Amino acid sequence: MFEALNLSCVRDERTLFSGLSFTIEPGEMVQIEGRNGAGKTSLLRILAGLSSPEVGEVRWQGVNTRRQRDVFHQQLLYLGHHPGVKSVLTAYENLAFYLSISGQSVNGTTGADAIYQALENVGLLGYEDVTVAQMSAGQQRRVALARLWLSEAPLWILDEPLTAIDKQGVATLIELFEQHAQQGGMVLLTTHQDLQGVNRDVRKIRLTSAELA
Ligand SMILES: Nc1ncnc2c1ncn2[C@@H]1O[C@H](COP(=O)(O)OP(=O)(O)OP(=O)(O)O)[C@@H](O)[C@H]1O
Repeated sequence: MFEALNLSCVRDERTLFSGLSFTIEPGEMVQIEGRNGAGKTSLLRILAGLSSPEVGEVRWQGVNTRRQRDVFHQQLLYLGHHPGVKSVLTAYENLAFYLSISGQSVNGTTGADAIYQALENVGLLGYEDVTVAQMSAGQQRRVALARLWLSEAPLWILDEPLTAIDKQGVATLIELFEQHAQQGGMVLLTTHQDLQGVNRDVRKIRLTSAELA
């Protein structure tokens, strides 16, 4: 179980949200909604442990994530606004790097097959030896998203995962999110798009601040 307890976030002396509490259970998909600047990215960064809240705490399996950073980060896949892939590495090398830091086997056919399959899933088969620096913004984003197919982490925190992705790609990703939740995973995401074609409940949490209302 993943819990946000009484979170407050202040940026530039402006309170983006306060007293925010919610729980995510295995099998749930949750969408954070809010206008531009409402604080969605700020919230996701706090939840992923990349920044601190003004007040409140985040718990994984009942324990504050700050007291078990390594354990928590093994359970988490966070994809931020920016692709977060290494531009000097090829698509294949980026995914091999991801497998190795998440403690999975890279060597041998299993690791290689998984990487090729992930690249195929994001429409990048044939680009495995192209460095990320030579790719378009959408392709770079797809390399980052390919990690979702390689992830064994139960908790996915995804900031605008559907941005710069074409219609077919969006449908494929939504199917993957559903499959992850179906298998007992948790998906927490922001998107300004309607999640069309989702066959399960998506719980919505709306961020509204006094200044934006
Ligand atoms: N590190 C920071 N220092 C100061 N202000 C920040 C910082 N990060 C975010 N902000 C401010 O906090 C507010 C919320 O930003 P955030 O990126 O969380 O919003 P968002 O809801 O994700 O917006 P969008 O939908 O446009 O992506 C903005 O006014 C932004 O300028």
